[in-house]
Amino acid sequence: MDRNRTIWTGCFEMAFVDPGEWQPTDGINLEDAAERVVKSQTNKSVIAGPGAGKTELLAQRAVFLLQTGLCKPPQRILAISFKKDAAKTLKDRVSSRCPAEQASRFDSFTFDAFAKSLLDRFLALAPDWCRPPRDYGIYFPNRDEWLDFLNGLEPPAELGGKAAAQALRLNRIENWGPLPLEFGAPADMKAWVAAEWWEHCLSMPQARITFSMINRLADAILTHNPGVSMALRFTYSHVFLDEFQDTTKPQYRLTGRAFHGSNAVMTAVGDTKQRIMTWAGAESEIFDWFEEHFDAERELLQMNHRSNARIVQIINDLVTEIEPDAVQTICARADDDVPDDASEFWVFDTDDEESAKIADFIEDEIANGRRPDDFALLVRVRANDAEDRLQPFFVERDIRLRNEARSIAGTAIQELLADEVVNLVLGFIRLALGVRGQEIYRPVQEIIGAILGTDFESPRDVKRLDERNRQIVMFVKQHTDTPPADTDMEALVNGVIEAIEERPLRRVFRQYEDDRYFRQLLTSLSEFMTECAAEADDWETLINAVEGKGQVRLMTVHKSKGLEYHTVIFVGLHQEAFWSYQRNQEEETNAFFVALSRARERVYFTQSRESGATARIKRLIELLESADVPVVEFAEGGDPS
Ligand SMILES: Nc1ncnc2c1ncn2[C@@H]1O[C@H](COP(=O)(O)OP(=O)(O)OP(=O)(O)O)[C@@H](O)[C@H]1O
Repeated sequence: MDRNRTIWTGCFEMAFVDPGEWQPTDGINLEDAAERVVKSQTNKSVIAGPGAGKTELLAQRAVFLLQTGLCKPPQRILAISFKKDAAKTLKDRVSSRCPAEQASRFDSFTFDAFAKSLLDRFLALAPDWCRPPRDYGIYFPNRDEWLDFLNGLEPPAELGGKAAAQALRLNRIENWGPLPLEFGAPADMKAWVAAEWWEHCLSMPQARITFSMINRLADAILTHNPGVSMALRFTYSHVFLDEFQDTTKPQYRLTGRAFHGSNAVMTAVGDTKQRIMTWAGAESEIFDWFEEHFDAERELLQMNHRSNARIVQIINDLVTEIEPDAVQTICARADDDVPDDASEFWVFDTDDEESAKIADFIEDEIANGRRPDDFALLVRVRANDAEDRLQPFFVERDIRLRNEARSIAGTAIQELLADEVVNLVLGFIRLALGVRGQEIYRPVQEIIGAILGTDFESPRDVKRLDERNRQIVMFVKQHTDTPPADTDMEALVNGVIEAIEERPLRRVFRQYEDDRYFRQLLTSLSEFMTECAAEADDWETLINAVEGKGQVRLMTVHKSKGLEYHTVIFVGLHQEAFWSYQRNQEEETNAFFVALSRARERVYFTQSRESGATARIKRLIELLESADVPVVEFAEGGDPS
C-alpha cells in the first residue's frame, strides 16, 4: 500500500503518511497502551512510572499527528510542560523527526510561559482593577517580603483584624478564586488581603506580579472574553499536558477555560509518585478531575525503558513498601548487563571525606573511559551550598562541576541553556565553526523560517532563508576569527540578534515580548560566554563549556525531573536535607523516588554524619534496606570498613 497520501491545505499540496501505515521513529517500540495513546483521537490520561517513556510518547504522538496530517495545517499542537528544559526536550525530539514546516506547528511551552503569552497578547482585555502595565516585571516574593507586606496592613476589625490577616499564607491568597471583572466589597479576610496584595504589587515603582497572578489574569481574560478562547480553540487541534501530576487548581482551571468543551483532543501524562509540587498547590485528585471533566480514558504504561534491572527492582521494592497493591514496573532492558555495584549507600564521618570520595570516584571512572556528563550529583535543597562544599575537590582533580542553579546575571544556568534564543545564537556559532549536522541546522532553519514566514514548499522562500542564514554565519565568523578570550561576547550576541532581526524574532516567540526578560537573557548569555572564554583556547571548547559538555552536573531533585544520567549520586541523605520530612512524608518520599529513578545504570546515596543524622528519616533508610542496597561505611581516609 502507498504509505503517502495527499492533503490540500488551501495553498499547497502536502504528502502525508497513512495513519494505518505510520511507524514510530528511532527504533522505539511502543507497548500496546502507548500505541493506543499515540494514535488516539479521543481524550486520554496516561499514568505511568519513571522511565515509562511518557515524554517520548508525547513526542511520538506529535510526530504521528503531524506526519499523518491528522493535525491538519494550519492547525497546531500545544504541549504544556512544567520546566523549560522539559519543554525544550519535547520540542527538540519533534524537530529532529519532522520537516521544519511540520515541526513549526508544534508549540511547546511551560505552563508559566503559556499563561504569560496569553496575558501579553491580550493584556488590554484583562479586568481594569488588576491589569498590570505592559512593562510589568515578574515577582518572586520571599517569605520576608510577604511578612513585611502583612505587617504593613491595617485590616478591618470586623473581618478578624491583624491576627487573622497575619495567619494567611501567600499561596492561599494567590490561589483564591477566579478574578472578577469588577472588585466589590471583600467578603472575608482572604479576599481583603488578596485585594491589598494586588494593589501592593501593581503600585510598586515598577509593577511586578507573580506567575500565579499571571495565571489568574490569563484565566480572567478567557473567562470574560469568549473570543480569545475561540481563537485558541481554532489554533490548537491537540493539546498535551506533561507532568500532569504537578498541576495546581488554578492551572487546571485555566486549561479547562481554554479547552473544555472544544474539539481539541487532550492528552495528559504523569506519574502520581513523582508528585513533588504539593507545597506549591499541586492537586492530588488532578487525574480524576481530568478524566471526569474531559471524559478521558485512563491508560497505564508498565514498562521502564530507562533503568537496568537492578534499579527497576529498587524502584519496585520502594513502590511496594509505599503502596502494597501497586502494579510492578517491567524492565524493558531486562537482558542488559548490570554492574555489581549498581547501588550503594556510602556513609562518612565528615563532609570533606564525603566530597573527596565522590570526586575520587568520578576521577577513577573518567580514567576508565566514562564521560563527566554521565554523572549527576543530586541534592534535596540548596545546590549552591553543595557546590561550595564539593567544588574544591573537583578543581583539585581538574574535573568540571557545573552547578545548574548558579545564577549568571539573574538567570540560572539550566534555564539559560533551555532557552530558544540562546540555543539559536549557539547554533549559529557552531555553524560558523563549520560544524554540520541536522541537529544543528534544523532548529536554526525552523526558527529563522518562522521569522521570515518561509513557505518550505517554495524554492524562492527556501533560497531566501538560506541566504539569511549564510549572512548571519558570515557575521559570526568575523568574531570567531579571534580567540574567545579576546572577543567582546556582548557585541557578538547582540550582533547575532540584530542580524536575525530582533522585532520579528520577538513577535514569533511571545515569551520575549517582555523586554526586560529578553535583555536579561542576552546579558546572561554574554556574561556566561565571557566567563567560559577565560578558560577556553578555542571556540569549540568555549561552546562545549557553555553547553556543559564534559562537565559533571550538580542540581536539586526538583531540577532533575524528566532528566536521566548513567550514574546518579544523591548527595546528603540525612535529616537536615529532608527537613520537612516529618510534616510532608509523602512528598519527601516522592522526591527521593524522583532522584533514584533518574539513574540508568547506577545510583548511590551518600551521608556525612557531620551534616546530619538519619534518625528522623529512618523510613527512607529502611526503604533502601528493604531493597537490599548495601551500606558502605567509610572510615577516615576514605577506605570502606
Ligand atoms: N518505547 C520506547 N522504546 C525504547 N526506548 C524508549 C521508549 N520510550 C522511552 N524510551 C527511552 O527511555 C528513556 C525514558 O523515557 P522518557 O524520558 O520519555 O520517560 P518518562 O516516562 O517521561 O520518564 P520520567 O517520568 O521518569 O522522567 C529515554 O531515554 C527514552 O529515550
